[in-house]
Amino acid sequence: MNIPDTLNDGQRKAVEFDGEHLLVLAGAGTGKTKTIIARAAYLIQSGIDPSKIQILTFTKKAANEIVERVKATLPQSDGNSLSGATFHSWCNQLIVRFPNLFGAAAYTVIDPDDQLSIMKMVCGNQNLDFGKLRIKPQQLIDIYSLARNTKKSLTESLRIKLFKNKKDADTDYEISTIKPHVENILRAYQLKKGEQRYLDYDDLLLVVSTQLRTNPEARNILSQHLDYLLVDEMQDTNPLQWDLLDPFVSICKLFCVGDDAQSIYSFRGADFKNVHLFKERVPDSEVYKLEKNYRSTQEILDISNWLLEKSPINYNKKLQSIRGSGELPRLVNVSDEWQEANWVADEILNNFTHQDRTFSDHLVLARSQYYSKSLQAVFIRRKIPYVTYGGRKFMQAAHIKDLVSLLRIVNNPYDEIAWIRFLTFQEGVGEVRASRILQQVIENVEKDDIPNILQNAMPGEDGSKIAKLYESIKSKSDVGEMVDTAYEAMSLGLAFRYRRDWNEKRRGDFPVLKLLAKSYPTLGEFIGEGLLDNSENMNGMNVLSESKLNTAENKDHVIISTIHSAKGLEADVCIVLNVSPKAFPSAWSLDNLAEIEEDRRVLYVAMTRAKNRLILTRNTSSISAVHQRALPTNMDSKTDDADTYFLNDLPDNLVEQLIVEHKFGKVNDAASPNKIDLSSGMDFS
Ligand SMILES: Nc1ncnc2c1ncn2[C@@H]1O[C@H](COP(=O)(O)OP(=O)(O)OP(=O)(O)O)[C@@H](O)[C@H]1O
Repeated sequence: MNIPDTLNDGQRKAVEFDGEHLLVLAGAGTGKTKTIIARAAYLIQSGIDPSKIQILTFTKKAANEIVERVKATLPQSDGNSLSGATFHSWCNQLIVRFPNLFGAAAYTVIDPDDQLSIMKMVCGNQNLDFGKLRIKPQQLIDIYSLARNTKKSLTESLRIKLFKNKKDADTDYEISTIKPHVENILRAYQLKKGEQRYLDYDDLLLVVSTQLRTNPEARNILSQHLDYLLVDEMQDTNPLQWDLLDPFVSICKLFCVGDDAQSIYSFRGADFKNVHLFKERVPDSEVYKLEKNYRSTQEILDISNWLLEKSPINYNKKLQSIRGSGELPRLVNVSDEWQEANWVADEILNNFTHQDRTFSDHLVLARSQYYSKSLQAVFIRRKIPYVTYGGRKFMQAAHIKDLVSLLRIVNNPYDEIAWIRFLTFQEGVGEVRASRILQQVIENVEKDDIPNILQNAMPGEDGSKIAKLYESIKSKSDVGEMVDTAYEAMSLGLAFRYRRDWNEKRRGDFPVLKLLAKSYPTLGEFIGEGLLDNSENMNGMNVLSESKLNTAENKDHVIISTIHSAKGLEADVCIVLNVSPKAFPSAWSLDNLAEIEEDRRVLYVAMTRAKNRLILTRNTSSISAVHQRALPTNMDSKTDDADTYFLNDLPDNLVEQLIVEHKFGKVNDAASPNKIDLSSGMDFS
């Protein structure tokens, strides 16, 4: 058997594990991803049918990468049927593949934007209840989702989301007053989803896990199709995901990897104690540890270890580098984000020109994609190619949603959100008229076919044009052709609606959409999966990169990523932006210890991405804003005494500090001021 000889003993032992269920609990850069890849390859080489191995990860990007790397280690085509997916997209696939078993085949998957639209509709209909609350529709969705993901009661979810988890008599009273109204709205929301055959993301997991827990036939059927479940980033599973995994303990063998110090999804209900309780929850299971870090030099690990040691949580983790010593991490003090952006651009260009580094040796991390906007502007001006990870995704862009709305009503004629979007896209159809047409559709959909209904609801040429279009798309079997037909009919309207940046930004997305559509066998799968995948990358080409300089020929680019999207990534040079007070921890987290500690782990994930050079930038204006004083020029003294700022007390020997000065170029001005004439330049005749 061809097990890579680059595995160390601990990794090899995990790869060859012969028992029932295993958790590999290990720190950053210790080879968890490498191990999960080697495990999949090992199983396939041992004769396990690849289609009976499912890899589960938190992003589609990670799933693709793992599957590709497994295939690369196997002889040609051996791993072709190996599948990797996110929890959501896997459940969606199961629902589509076993339509009777899960009973949700005719449903449409809705994304968070759609969820919000429905909630707004419901709040409008439940005016009495909604009027009694001072809660926004988005907050109602967050409460609903928290309750389902964490399996907490509505009372507890309200307490967490609206009252900062306060447990006193006043809060109890307030919760008891609003709860009945929230309950009414949430029940109405559930009803609406059912009527219009919508599944939100959480429903996908719930539909599958409920069947598996309650129906022995479901367990029996799935056990015929699955032997091994390989789960990445186990520390980020929440109670709902655990509910999904739990029945598989009796169906197949679990192989999970995770790191409690990298748990950064508690806002989605993740509970990193899940990994701590693995042995108790899973019978016949074992937990292995990996100790050595292969990614980073020791100085990078020293500052990461220091950060973790400052936590009140005991992670019992001290990363030790196999690679030995290297550069000291740098802490770069800047006075605003433009200066920061220019400094980063200088650093990257210098590395590129003088240090034989490529652009893709650089990973720039920020808490939010929004924060990196100035950096992106500077990169464009200074011709540094880049791609962005995280942030708004392809299928959520407005022009794509417009076109997909037509495909959605063909797929599910009960889909009110798509109807309204598509109808209001038509010239001369406003929301009121669209609602009227929709009303007729809903009333007649059971007894008549859609083209007829449309012609009755929209007499004249418009109605028959849309009816024909509907029919024409429905008659196609190839999903790519459906996109083509929809685009042909809608391109003029789209070009007009988005005329400001149609040619530069949007038009080029439609061939990509077609390509994406072609890879799905049915329209339903395209809509469901496409929405979930939010394809960021296709054929190695970044779909919605904001950089014009990232052409197909130019594969060398800096990656700008949110920290959350950077899990599992690594780079020679890693630059973490804005490690400033109020940002680490975030000003929003200050009165909640759990959130502060989550922010600490976010920074830990960011730091441990670096292989050779770690650079943290810090905005000194926020330091003076916190303390009403300037940054001391003497770097030996403490730069900040706010209690919570993570870099408080950072020992001098762990970083090299730099202060970036404002650069004012030297000019030769006149020796003395001339007179100015403000009356010049105006002709009053
Ligand atoms: N036994 C090994 N020999 C050589 N290199 C290794 C070994 N194990 C891991 N590495 C290298 O170390 C780096 C980190 O490995 P990997 O990404 O698998 O770690 P990880 O535990 O998944 O990290 P993280 O949780 O921080 O994302 C990779 O570049 C990988 O190739």
